[in-house]
Amino acid sequence: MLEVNVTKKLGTTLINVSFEAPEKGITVLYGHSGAGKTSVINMLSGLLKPDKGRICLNGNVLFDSAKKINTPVHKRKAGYIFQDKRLFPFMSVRKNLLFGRKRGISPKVRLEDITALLGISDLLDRKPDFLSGGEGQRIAIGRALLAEPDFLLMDEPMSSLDQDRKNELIPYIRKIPEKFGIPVVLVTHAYEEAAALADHVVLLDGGRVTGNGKSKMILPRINYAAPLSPAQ
Ligand SMILES: Nc1ncnc2c1ncn2[C@@H]1O[C@H](COP(=O)(O)OP(=O)(O)OP(=O)(O)O)[C@@H](O)[C@H]1O
Repeated sequence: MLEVNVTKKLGTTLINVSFEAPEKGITVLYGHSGAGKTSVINMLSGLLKPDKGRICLNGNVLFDSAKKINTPVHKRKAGYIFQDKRLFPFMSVRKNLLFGRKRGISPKVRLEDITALLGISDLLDRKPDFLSGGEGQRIAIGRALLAEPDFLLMDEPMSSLDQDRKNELIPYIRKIPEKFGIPVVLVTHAYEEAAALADHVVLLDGGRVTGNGKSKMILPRINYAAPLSPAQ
């Protein structure tokens, strides 16, 4: 179980978010631009410190202002996938993938298993400049998984891809929670992405939670009660 109860003042915006999400499956944080999605995911990773509150993953307290606990970023064991793939251009795909490996610890996740899972076995000797956007994001996901995270955070991972590349990436993201037994928290403002990926949805609006539950309960409400503009 992921338990989040945080407040954070950012300029004139107050983020005041409280929700629980299951430890299994993909939880989508969904909302308009400016709703607070990235701020929340940054508080989960430790990149942004809440003013007050508590964040707990499977009984492991990551942040608790009352108890003065603030687990540093590198100890939270979060895998982070950004909008752009952020690979090292001068390194081969293989070196990029192995970059986050902890030395001296025998790995539980094997490179071959990751490359097979993500369909990137034939790309290992290429440089990132010679990959499609979708391939690049799969490498970024592989790199995060090889670091053996306790949870995976994805901030608009498909926003820079065209529709065909999005459709290509979706099945790979869907496989992650089951294969690795880790929760995935994914930010999007695109309804189709939420519909294709979410097991659980947290609706955000103006820094607050306006809905939280299984995707089949929440997604119909997005369609009718809180549509995003067609341009989004
Ligand atoms: N460092 C900051 N200083 C002041 N205001 C900030 C800061 N960071 C974020 N904000 C404001 O907080 C609000 C939430 O921002 P956030 O980036 O979390 O929203 P979002 O839902 O991820 O939006 P988007 O989909 O556009 O990325 C916005 O109004 C933003 O302008």
